[in-house]
Amino acid sequence: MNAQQTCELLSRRLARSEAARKAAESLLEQKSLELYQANQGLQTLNNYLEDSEARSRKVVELMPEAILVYTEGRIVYLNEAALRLLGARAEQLLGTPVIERAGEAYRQQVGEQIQAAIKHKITTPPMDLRLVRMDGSQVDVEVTGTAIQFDNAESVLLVARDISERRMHEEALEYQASHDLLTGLPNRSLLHDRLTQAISRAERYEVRLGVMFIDLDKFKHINDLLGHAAGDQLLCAVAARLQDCVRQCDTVARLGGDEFVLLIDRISDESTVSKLAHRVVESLCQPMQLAGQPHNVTCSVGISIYPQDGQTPGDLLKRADIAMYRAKEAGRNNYKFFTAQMQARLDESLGLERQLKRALEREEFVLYYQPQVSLRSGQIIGLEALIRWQSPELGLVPPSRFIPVAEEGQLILAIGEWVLHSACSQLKSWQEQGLSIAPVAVNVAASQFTHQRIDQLAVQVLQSFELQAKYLELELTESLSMDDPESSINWMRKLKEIGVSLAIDDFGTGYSNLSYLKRFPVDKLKIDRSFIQGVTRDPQDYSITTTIIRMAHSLGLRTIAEGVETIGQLHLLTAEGCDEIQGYYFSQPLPANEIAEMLRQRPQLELAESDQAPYHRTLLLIDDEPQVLASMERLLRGEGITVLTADNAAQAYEILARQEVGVVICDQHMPGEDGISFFGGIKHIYPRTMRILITGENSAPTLSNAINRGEVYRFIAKPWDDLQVLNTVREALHRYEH
Ligand SMILES: Nc1nc2c(ncn2[C@@H]2O[C@H](COP(=O)(O)O[C@H]3[C@@H](O)[C@H](n4cnc5c(=O)[nH]c(N)nc54)O[C@@H]3COP(=O)(O)O)[C@@H](O)[C@H]2O)c(=O)[nH]1
Repeated sequence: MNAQQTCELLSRRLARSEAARKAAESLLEQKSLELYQANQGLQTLNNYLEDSEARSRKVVELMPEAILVYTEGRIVYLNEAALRLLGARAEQLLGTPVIERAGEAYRQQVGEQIQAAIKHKITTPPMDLRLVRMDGSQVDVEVTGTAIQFDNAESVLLVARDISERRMHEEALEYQASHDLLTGLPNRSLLHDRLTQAISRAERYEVRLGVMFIDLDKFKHINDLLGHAAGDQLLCAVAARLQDCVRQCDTVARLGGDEFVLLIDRISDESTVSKLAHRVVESLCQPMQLAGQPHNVTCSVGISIYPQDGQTPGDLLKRADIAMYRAKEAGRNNYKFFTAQMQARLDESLGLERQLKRALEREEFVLYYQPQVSLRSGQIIGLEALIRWQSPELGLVPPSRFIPVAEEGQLILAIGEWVLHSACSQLKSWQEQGLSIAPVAVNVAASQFTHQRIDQLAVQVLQSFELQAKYLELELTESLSMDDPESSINWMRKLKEIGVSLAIDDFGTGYSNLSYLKRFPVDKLKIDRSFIQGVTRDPQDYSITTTIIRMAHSLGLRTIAEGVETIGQLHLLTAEGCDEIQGYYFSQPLPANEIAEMLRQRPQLELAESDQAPYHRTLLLIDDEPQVLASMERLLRGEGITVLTADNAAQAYEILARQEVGVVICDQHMPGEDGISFFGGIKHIYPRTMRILITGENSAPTLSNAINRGEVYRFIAKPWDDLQVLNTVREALHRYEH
């Protein structure tokens, strides 16, 4: 190859490499541009991503929910809300163990749930727990946990919401549902829970526990007398006193009204409970300041013991309640333990109540009627309707056996209605037979007033038999009238407006308050049989009877003595001005057909005045030895004295009631009642009588005491000196008559 060729070759190569260089340069330029453009894109993307993360962070920062992230158990992130919730700055919490922020009680549960969430890559269901704030206080939150990647690490994101307000409302509701708002004590529902827990503990540890049912006596009186504010004040004071009586571990609950229950946990023996019951009764009966005045309040307490008296809260409460009723029956202001006999009595009552319901359906009740007689005319002026149960199995059952049971349940309402209806129906029938009818008195039970419109019932029954209201008398017991005097007055007025008469039954056995009695629009007081039985011999019965008669008359009311059985009672009651009598002396309660016969016959009571001989130097001799009576009678013959004799005190009482007697000579030794005791009684009933005792023990201190008390005027020592006897009798008669 020549030089030219070489030159051409070189020049072509050069040209080619130039072209290649240019091409390379152009490619480089193009690639640079592309890279630049890609870079620009990346830059934009980067900017965008950075903006997005900042936005996301901003959103997370501003979220109202507290957000907390932890990695390997340590806090790595908290938002503002979390810091506020925990009362901390970020540097105080970052890096610290997250578990320290959960309340002790929740740590295990929270730990387990979050582990499960991480494992299954899920979000936990919301959990309620308490977070511990930086100052140690706790805050109620609802938390969810989610497993996430945070800074390339397996982490957990917690979202917490403050639920303190919701919890406060829940707690308030819970408190209201479980506490008595007046006293702040646990209520029936909480007591039931505590009792259930206490029973299972007692069962596990084989210990006993006691349930004490406390009911205030006559709380209604306080409420009515002093108003509801004072009643509330009393209940709060009782709650405080009860709490003072028990230990911390015991529960004092209020069931409502005036009913409280003590749950006494883990008792060693019954004497512990007795002591506590005693303390409760003592503590409550200390005077309480109510409406600025001291008041005495008492309570009745019934006690049941787990396990012997019941194994469920219901049984223990029921049995303590039964025992409490027995404590009330036993006179209130005391306590009683539940016994099997109480349960038996209750079961019997329930059985009887069922039988009574059947008896009403099968029309097994009948009315008997007992005449009431005027002590002025001796005529029958009324009848009392008295129910009997003609049971095919039990025979004729007296009301005392079933009325209290009927009163305990509400069966008395139906029975009372039946009695009213039957009595009016009977009256109408007698009227239609042309008999001269007398008003019929019907007994009204307490609940007939509280649960029945007795006035409307009376009107309706009278109308249905076209009977005038004057033929109906209603007997209300004294305790019923005094239980709620204001409401009783209301009822009585309504009944009087109808035109029926009203009597207060069993008068003297309740606690009549004279100021109320004056306002009761009643027509008569029925003096209770228990006083009439003792009226001729018991100074107290005599004095109660005569006081009732005088008081009734001063209020313009009539009196009727019930249960008059003897002529002596009749005479004494007549002498004391009683208006009417009712009792076996005149007639037992009789079936309607026998009463109809009586109304036809119109029997007349032989009045006391016709029997009473005028006083004439009368002496009564009492000795159980007929020879003594005979020789004394002989001795007094020729003295112009009427000598009456009796061989025991009971006979002597009858004679004294019927007859005016100036001098009584009585032997100290008599069967039944001795001479000194007999004189002690008649001194109060017949204070003017001259009382001479015949005795063989003239130096006995009982004799000198009786003389000092004025019960014995003189004594005659055995064997007696006739002249001394005559002188003593003459002197005594002289003193009596002048
Ligand atoms: N709510 C209602 N209570 C009623 C009704 N019927 C009766 N009763 C009450 O039951 C109690 C007992 O009554 P009863 O067994 O009928 O006894 C009455 C008389 O038989 C008895 N009595 C009458 N005279 C004498 C007597 O001389 N001696 C004596 N030992 N007992 C006598 O007294 C009872 C009359 O009592 P009272 O009603 O208090 O006047 C009794 O409490 C009845 O009230 C009824 O329908 N409803």
